[in-house]
Amino acid sequence: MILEDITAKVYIRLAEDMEKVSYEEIKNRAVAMEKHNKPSFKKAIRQRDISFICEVKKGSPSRGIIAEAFPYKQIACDYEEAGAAAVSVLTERDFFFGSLEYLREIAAAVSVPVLRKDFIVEAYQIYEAKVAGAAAVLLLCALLPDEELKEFIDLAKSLGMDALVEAHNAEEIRRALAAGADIIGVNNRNLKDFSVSFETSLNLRKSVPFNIVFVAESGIHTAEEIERLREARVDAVLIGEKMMTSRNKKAALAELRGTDEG
Ligand SMILES: O=P(O)(O)OC[C@@H](O)[C@@H](O)c1c[nH]c2ccccc12
Repeated sequence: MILEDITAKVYIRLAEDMEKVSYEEIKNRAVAMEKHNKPSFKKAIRQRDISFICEVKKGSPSRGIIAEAFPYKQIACDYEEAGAAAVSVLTERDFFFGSLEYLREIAAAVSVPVLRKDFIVEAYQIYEAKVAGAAAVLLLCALLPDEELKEFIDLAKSLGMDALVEAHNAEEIRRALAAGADIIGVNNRNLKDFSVSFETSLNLRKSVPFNIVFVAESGIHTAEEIERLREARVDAVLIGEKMMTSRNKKAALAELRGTDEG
């Protein structure tokens, strides 16, 4: 239900944006850009040890405002300094209190690749992400029919970006693989009712071949959880709330990683 509410609003915003910058214009701008303006997202999150994608997230529909004070650029720089392999920026405005402007500024400020986290339903948003400096976009299986999923993965790649394709069950993983996804994120949060189960990503790890990059997303808070994911050969984790509510990002990441020297 909530997913439909979000996308309804996304379409309204999209129409507003397209009034200001036309489809042709955003496309031309994106295509004119250098293809690889950042280190590759995929490469960055596939290191020897488990990688951390830390999310800049002011709030969410399930949690409300997570961070009252929101110095987003500083937060992203702190993530980078703490050793995050990549930064995820929520750009959805109405339910997650995000903005593409945050991404633009963050991408200019950090040297790690930046992921656009939004509800992408149109190619327009992929061009926008490129123009704003994103190295990757999130695509949701729950939102996109097979053909579009494939089309959007290919479009992102043609622009020199990666696509993190999000799935929540075995059927969505099958669809992601069939569409050509090479990075699959399993969301522990069910976007239909917002329930979170850490086991979801662990249980679905075996449904994704090891040549595909596997990301565990949402509801990850402890070093023990990271250790279990590491043992299951999860390549990367996507962490929002835990990092946003930790004052000392360096210490928080060190603790999660299990090196605890921060
Ligand atoms: O704050 P958390 O529980 O650590 O979750 C982060 C991230 O996984 C979550 O923000 C997310 C994952 N997939 C999404 C899709 C849309 C919006 C948000 C998300």
